[in-house]
Amino acid sequence: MDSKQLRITEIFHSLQGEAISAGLRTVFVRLTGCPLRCNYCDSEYAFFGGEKMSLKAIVEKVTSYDAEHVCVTGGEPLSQPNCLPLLSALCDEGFAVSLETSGAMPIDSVDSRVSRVMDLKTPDSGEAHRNRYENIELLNQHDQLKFVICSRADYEWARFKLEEYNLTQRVAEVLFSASHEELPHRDLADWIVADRLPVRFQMQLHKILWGDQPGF
Ligand SMILES: C[S@@+](CC[C@H](N)C(=O)[O-])C[C@H]1O[C@@H](n2cnc3c(N)ncnc32)[C@H](O)[C@@H]1O
Ligand SMILES: Nc1nc2[nH]cc(C(=O)O)c2c(=O)[nH]1
Ligand code: SF4
Ligand SMILES: [Mg+2]
Repeated sequence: MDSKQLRITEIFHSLQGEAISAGLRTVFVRLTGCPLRCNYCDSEYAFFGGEKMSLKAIVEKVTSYDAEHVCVTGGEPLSQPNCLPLLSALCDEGFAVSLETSGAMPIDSVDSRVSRVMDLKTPDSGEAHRNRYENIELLNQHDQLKFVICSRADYEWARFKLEEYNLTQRVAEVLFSASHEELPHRDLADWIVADRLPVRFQMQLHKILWGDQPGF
């Protein structure tokens, strides 16, 4: 396992700010590089640079924080082939592992013990043409589907996709998040209530607590 290397932007310990396990102490492994350029991306610092680390060194560093949960994110983690063995190694160590992915790459080889949090890119992200819709059929009750919504038009689009793919039945949770600084959270909350949508509204907890900065 030591010969496998990954390019890593940061490994840090915080509270999970997003998705089902929000609020739980979690170690984050942020892989460097992403083939997408979403208009709203809050992690542009992960596009380039980073440090090469062996799989063994990553697992050791993660273990040192004594947390139950690990979130592998980026950048786009699946753009590095060694992300797959990393996910399996973390599962083997007994961590509850989640993966944040854009859904622009195939997700079929991800270890089935991992909870995949797949972001279906909306029109206003500027990257909706990168969505691999065939990934949706691979998602199951262990996974989550996220929409980051930038406008009313994005909201209408997401609501349509919800029905078109029967998403609420497919995954454990469908998450609707307002794009930070682009859409007032309150607007999204009001729309979900008015339309009685079966989704989980979410706000990025870490940004409320610590602001928009790397390492939190
Ligand atoms: C930084 S991305 C990394 C993983 C992967 N590249 C992806 O897009 O899912 C992690 C999550 O943060 C979300 N995100 C990025 N910028 C955001 C923003 N300004 N407001 C809300 N969510 C944002 C993404 O949409 C994605 O769901
Ligand atoms: N606290 C915290 N929770 C997060 N959940 C997903 C994150 C990400 O950037 O993918 C993230 C992050 O950057 N920080
Ligand atoms: S896919 Fe994720 S990391 Fe890449 S630009 Fe979009 S939000 Fe940022
Ligand atoms: Mg983040």
